Amino acid sequence: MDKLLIRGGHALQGDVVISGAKNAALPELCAALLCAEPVTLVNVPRLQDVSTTLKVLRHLGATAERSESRPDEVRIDAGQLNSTEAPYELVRTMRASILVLGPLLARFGTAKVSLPGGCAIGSRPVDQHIKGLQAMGAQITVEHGYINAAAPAGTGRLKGARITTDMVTVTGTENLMMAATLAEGETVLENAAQEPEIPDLAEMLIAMGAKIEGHGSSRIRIQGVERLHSPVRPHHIVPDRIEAGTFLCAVAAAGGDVTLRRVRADHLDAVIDKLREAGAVIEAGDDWIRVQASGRMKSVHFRTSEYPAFPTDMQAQFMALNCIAQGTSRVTETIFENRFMHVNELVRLGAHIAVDGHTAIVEGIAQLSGAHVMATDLRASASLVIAGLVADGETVVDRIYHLDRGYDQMEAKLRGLGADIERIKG
Ligand SMILES: CC(=O)N[C@H]1[C@@H](OP(=O)(O)OP(=O)(O)OC[C@H]2O[C@@H](n3ccc(=O)[nH]c3=O)[C@H](O)[C@@H]2O)O[C@H](CO)[C@@H](O)[C@@H]1O
Ligand SMILES: C=C(OP(=O)(O)O)C(=O)O
Repeated sequence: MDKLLIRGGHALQGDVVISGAKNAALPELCAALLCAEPVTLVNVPRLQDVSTTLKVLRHLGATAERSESRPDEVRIDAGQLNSTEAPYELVRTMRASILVLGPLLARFGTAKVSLPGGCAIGSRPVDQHIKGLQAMGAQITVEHGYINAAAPAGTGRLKGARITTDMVTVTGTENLMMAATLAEGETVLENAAQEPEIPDLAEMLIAMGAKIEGHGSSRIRIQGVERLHSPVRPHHIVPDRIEAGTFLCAVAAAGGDVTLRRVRADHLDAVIDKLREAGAVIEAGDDWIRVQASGRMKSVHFRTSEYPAFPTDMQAQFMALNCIAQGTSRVTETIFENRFMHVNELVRLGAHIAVDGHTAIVEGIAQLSGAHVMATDLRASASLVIAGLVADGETVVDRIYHLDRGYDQMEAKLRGLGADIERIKG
């Protein structure tokens, strides 16, 4: 199992290019299943979840390859599939594999998808995906760990429906939006998620011939069509706002002057506001963000919530910053019931944190001290890397397969900014 060895205490300087968003790439790769013509995506990040999704697509019988001349380009051809089953062995490491359910069911009238594996951050049920597809006429049973779904007999086509999910769900909205593109008639998704990855997916589907309105708001209307086609041009994946936010927090913690390139500042308003409140100096243009930080930041309270509020996927990284800031902060997690797994590991680095239900009280201290710590999930890993960048001495972050699931060459990018960080193969 690979580890990261970090020697803290180096300020970060220079430029870093932000990759395409994991959370847009995953549904968009699955969206290629909706049509019989090839689909090309560009700005595809190089990370484990993308490789896993490509494996799932190949298992179904699609061709799904990265371009040899352009590594950020992936071409998928789902013209001929030989299976509509996504097995547990492929699905267990990645919850987002549930995103093949809507497209397979909508195009082929049948799908068998393993329930995604358990995850450290919460129980993460998929009942809303199932409820929405049932409202569209699907017959669904869940047995032996699999979701078995069939479109209504007769037409073999899902029917448009008005669907109000019990809570705002990102992949739920994506699955139902994809399914609705090929359903008979109109679907209205109420209480839809508004995260930037959803309008990005909608724009891709529209370029494939789908009829969608209202994406980016809480009510999305989809008029089903009989078939979709290749997008008119390769779809360019939106920049990864969480990767960008992670680098912003790293600079605010370690100090320095860094410009992020190929990024959308307007997708990070809540995080940028909090970083400014903490004392970082941030300027932004159309596709860049510059962050400057020196000395200790001030602790800031924050509470995670659905977009456009502060993202749960940035909670752990910002908490690492609060650990070494001046003052005491309250960090409240409202999306996942168990997303404080990084707390114990940050405490191993000397942080003063007490958890009370959904709130962590973080008392900032002047200096963390390097130690051997364990990554427990994707963003927890990123928070430990940030802590390692500022801790004195050496920090070893173990089990970084979690980090590799969702970050594109994080340690190489940090090294490019002057961090002393290396991967130990093992
Ligand atoms: C691949 C991807 O895009 N992952 C993101 C997506 O995950 P994901 O789409 O899995 O997260 P959801 O938005 O669905 O989850 C929000 C909340 O709703 C609950 N819920 C969700 C669906 C359902 O059927 N039943 C149910 O109870 C979840 O347990 C959670 O408490 O959004 C999360 C919230 O922004 C992010 O942290 C993840 O990075
Ligand atoms: C929780 C995350 O991802 P996933 O939904 O793929 O587990 C994340 O990106 O922080």
